[in-house]
Amino acid sequence: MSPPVILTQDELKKIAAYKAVEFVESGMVLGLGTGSTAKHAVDRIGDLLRQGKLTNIVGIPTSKKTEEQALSLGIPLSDLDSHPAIDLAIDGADEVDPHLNLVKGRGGSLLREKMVEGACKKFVCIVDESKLVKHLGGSGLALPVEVVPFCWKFTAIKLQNLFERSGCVAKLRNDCEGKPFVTDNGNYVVDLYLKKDLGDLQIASDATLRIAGVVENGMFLDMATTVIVAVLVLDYFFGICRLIDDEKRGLVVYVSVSFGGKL
Ligand SMILES: O=C(CO)[C@H](O)[C@H](O)COP(=O)(O)O
Repeated sequence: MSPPVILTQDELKKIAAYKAVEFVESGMVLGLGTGSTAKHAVDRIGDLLRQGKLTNIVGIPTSKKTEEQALSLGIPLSDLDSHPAIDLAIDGADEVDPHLNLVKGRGGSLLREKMVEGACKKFVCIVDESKLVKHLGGSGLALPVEVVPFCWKFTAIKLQNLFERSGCVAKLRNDCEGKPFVTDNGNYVVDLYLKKDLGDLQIASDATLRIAGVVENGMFLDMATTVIVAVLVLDYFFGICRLIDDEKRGLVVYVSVSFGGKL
């Protein structure tokens, strides 16, 4: 038997993405997510369209970047104004808690993602196992909040004070040139770093939205209908991939095992 191949994080993302695209049917209106995991799903949808295995698809992109990718693949696009009801959205996440609540927006597209994914009948979230957390904010990484540029410091301080009991530190996100990161909607992102959990997530989310200057937060509560988690488990006795968890809670754990063959 050849030695097991340890898959990279990107390969795990691709496995989750390809699995999610199995939910896609011809004729669907699809929410197209943003990020390195969602990119694999969009690529796959493009491939299936080119091969004629999917037809009559309309994509609603969640960012300018995804829009460019989808157009380059020949995926017909539209928007929420023309298609207010979306059949299925596929998107990644930064964190997933045990109740399938998500943190999204480390890629900066949280507002459009929340609008599109809030309008869909089914939202399949795709992640590798590194995104699983006990509570949102628990990875020690950012909980993004989109804010208007006007007096952003004022808004950031309000956010930090709001979550003072969770040890919150609010920081303006910068781009790679050290300038404020600007979203597709012309706004800024304030990243919240938390030391303790937020308590009731709905209360926390609602409280951020009551601060004038906040446009949207990256808490996606009770929105994902299915989460596909690609997990690397080396198992000498079973095949390349198998489902190990039930779909009742909407959580699908997708186990990948490779023995040298290409996935
Ligand atoms: O919310 C997002 C973008 O706003 C992404 O879905 C999230 O950041 C996950 O990204 P990746 O798939 O690259 O890990």
